[in-house]
Amino acid sequence: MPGWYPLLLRLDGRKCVVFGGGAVAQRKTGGLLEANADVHVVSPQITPALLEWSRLGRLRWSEREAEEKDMEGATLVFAATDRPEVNARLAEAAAERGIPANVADDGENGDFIVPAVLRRGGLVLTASASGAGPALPVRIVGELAERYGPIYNENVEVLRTIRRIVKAEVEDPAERRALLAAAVTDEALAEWRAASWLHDADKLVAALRQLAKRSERKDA
Ligand SMILES: C[C@@]1(CC(=O)O)C2=NC(=C\c3[nH]c(c(CCC(=O)O)c3CC(=O)O)Cc3[nH]c(c(CC(=O)O)c3CCC(=O)O)/C=C3\N/C(=C\2)[C@@H](CCC(=O)O)[C@]3(C)CC(=O)O)/[C@H]1CCC(=O)O
Ligand SMILES: NC(=O)c1ccc[n+]([C@@H]2O[C@H](COP(=O)([O-])OP(=O)(O)OC[C@H]3O[C@@H](n4cnc5c(N)ncnc54)[C@H](O)[C@@H]3O)[C@@H](O)[C@H]2O)c1
Repeated sequence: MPGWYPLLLRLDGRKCVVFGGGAVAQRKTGGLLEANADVHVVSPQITPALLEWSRLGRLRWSEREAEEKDMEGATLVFAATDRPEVNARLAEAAAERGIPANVADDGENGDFIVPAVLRRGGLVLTASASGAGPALPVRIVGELAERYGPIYNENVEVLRTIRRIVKAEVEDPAERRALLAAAVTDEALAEWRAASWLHDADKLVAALRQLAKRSERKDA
């Protein structure tokens, strides 16, 4: 099994080429658009949803078969046609150009695979079976969606503010770590959502110290 390395890739405005226009191409394109990528779809036929995105100017569509020159300047390539030999040739051409390729019909031989994803604002939860297939990751992400509901959409921005203040106000690294850990319990997150005084550094640090003390007591 390959040694897959998980990461979050910045794709804003970067060219990503999707070869093929079926269900798989549509799903990969949807994920790329969520990441604000500059998506170029190359396929003689595309699904109604892809056509709609094309009409809305959310992607570029070349209505023809794949050509190697389509990948010039691309950050990622998705070989998602229904012809394995075409996908394999495209992956090879991408490799010659040093562009990582995802291969729809032979995922484990591509340079990267796409995990199942749940987005809650800036919180990104993913699961993968390292190419063994999507069934288990999709089940797990479904369970995470129930545990981490839409209320989590709001948390990441708040935590960014809290971290900035804690970094500025608290020097001791161990205390910082304890305060930031105390800031992300469900109890704390609910408090931040209700609080209008988060930017008041003194008040925030005092509240965090109290939360940290409480969780210390619970652990004892
Ligand atoms: C998570 C998700 C992300 C996404 O695609 O965005 C994803 N597949 C999803 C859906 C899906 N995939 C398949 C079906 C049909 C039902 C079934 O067979 O189960 C459905 C359902 C549907 O289509 O509705 C079949 C399938 N998948 C792959 C192959 C080829 C092969 O085995 O290599 C075949 C057989 C094709 C054939 O029979 O020829 C390959 C891959 N699919 C992966 C990811 C990567 C491994 C993930 C991992 O192991 O962690 C990997 C290796 C490469 C990649 O695609 O990156 C997305 C779920 C989105 C969601 O619902 O949330
Ligand atoms: N990775 C995954 O998640 C996953 C899931 C299901 C299936 N698959 C595999 O991916 C393949 C594609 O699945 P699909 O459901 O999207 O298929 P599909 O048949 O719906 O779509 C195939 C698309 O490829 C286009 N195409 C064909 N030849 C082309 C060429 N030379 N250049 C550019 N485009 C070309 C067709 O016009 C069509 O739009 C399947 O054959 C299957 O092996 C992968």
